[in-house]
Amino acid sequence: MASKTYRICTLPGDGIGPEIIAEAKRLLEAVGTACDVEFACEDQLIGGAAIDATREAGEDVSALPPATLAAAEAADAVLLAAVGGPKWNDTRPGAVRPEQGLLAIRKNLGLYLNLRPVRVYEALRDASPLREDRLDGVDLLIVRELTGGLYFGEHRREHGVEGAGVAGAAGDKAVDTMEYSEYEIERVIRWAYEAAARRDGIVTSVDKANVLETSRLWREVNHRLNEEYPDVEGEDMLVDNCAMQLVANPSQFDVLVTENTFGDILSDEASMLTGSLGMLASASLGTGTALYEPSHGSAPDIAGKGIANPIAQILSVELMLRYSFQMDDAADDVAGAVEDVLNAGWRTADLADDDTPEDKRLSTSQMGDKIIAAFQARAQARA
Ligand SMILES: NC(=O)C1=CN([C@@H]2O[C@H](COP(=O)(O)OP(=O)(O)OC[C@H]3O[C@@H](n4cnc5c(N)ncnc54)[C@H](O)[C@@H]3O)[C@@H](O)[C@H]2O)C=CC1
Ligand SMILES: CC(C)CC(=O)C(=O)O
Ligand SMILES: [Mg+2]
Repeated sequence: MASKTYRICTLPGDGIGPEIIAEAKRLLEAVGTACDVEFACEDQLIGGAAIDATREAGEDVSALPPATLAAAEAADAVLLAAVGGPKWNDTRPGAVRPEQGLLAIRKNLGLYLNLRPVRVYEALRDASPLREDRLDGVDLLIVRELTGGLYFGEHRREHGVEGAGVAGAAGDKAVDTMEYSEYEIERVIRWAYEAAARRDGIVTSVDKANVLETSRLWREVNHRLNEEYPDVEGEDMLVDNCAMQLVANPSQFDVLVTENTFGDILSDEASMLTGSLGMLASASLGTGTALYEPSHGSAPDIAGKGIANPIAQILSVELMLRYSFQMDDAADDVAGAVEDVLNAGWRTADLADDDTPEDKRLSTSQMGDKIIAAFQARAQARA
């Protein structure tokens, strides 16, 4: 009998979701055995899988059924894979989309803060499309606001609007609104300053203050907080420049803080510093149960083939051990295990190139096996 039990609400979702979360669950079992802790995982439905199940059961069609939200609220942590796919790309008015489940769980759990650490692994320097010397000294933390801005504004379509069509005819008009309160901005930027004070002491606040009012408020808050943290160097950067700087000179960044949409886009871009989107984990923190998920989506193009990279999902477990359970040694061993496996030359398809030998190429579950074995070796050496 383990000394402690943690309840994990696991959300496989769609596409490659079930394949990658299976590896994370196996790793959690190994961590539990090594640390005398039980991780009681309970699968729940979200996204397209939830839409299908609720429709088949004749219930209200939902991408986040009430039972899933209740289980997430009651759990000690949530581990999510990804949602979405072409099957549910219904653009008709009122159609339920898988992504609504993701946004709803973030909002309902009060997860306003999304952390996306971007680490460059020595062994993967040649997997990045960037010139290797550009990767020297890269170690950045993207802090993304997660429950405000465009994704949570009003979304509306108007039909038959005078002059909105081609050549002055009547046509459709679409509206998405972006709103931010000072309070929503402050809690995220403050977290960034606190994190920077424990890291290299630089906060880059990314906005579009030359155009957007929400960005001008964002910038004012940044300046105010910068005065509260004299030991942290605070700067502003316009988002278009930042997108360029991330590939031209990525090592200048320490903590990069930005609003929801900019953070979504910049983090996918930054993932290529690591070599693959399949490497980027994330932690979503706030007032309710914390949620951990890869930064990528459900990758429908490779779903069901057993070739997805499970590392972003596995590193999400690392973040869970650190932030939710203060199991820093186990978290270090998970991170170290990933590094050991990459150093030994093992590669999933997204990380491989023409020089990767056939016998070093791994499927999703084989990569899971290697990381679990490396974790067990590290945990044993520590015991
Ligand atoms: N958090 C979530 O659940 C997210 C869901 N989505 C949804 O996912 C669906 C697909 O979106 P896409 O634009 O294709 O983005 P995506 O992130 O799913 O895939 C982009 C590209 O990266 C590759 N990729 C992603 N994860 C990978 C992994 N672990 N291993 C190897 N390759 C990987 C994919 O094969 C694809 O070529 C959409 O329905 C979208 O809305 C997108 C982003 C986040
Ligand atoms: C699917 C979106 C709602 C979310 C997204 O792309 C992300 O969180 O990275
Ligand atoms: Mg995204």
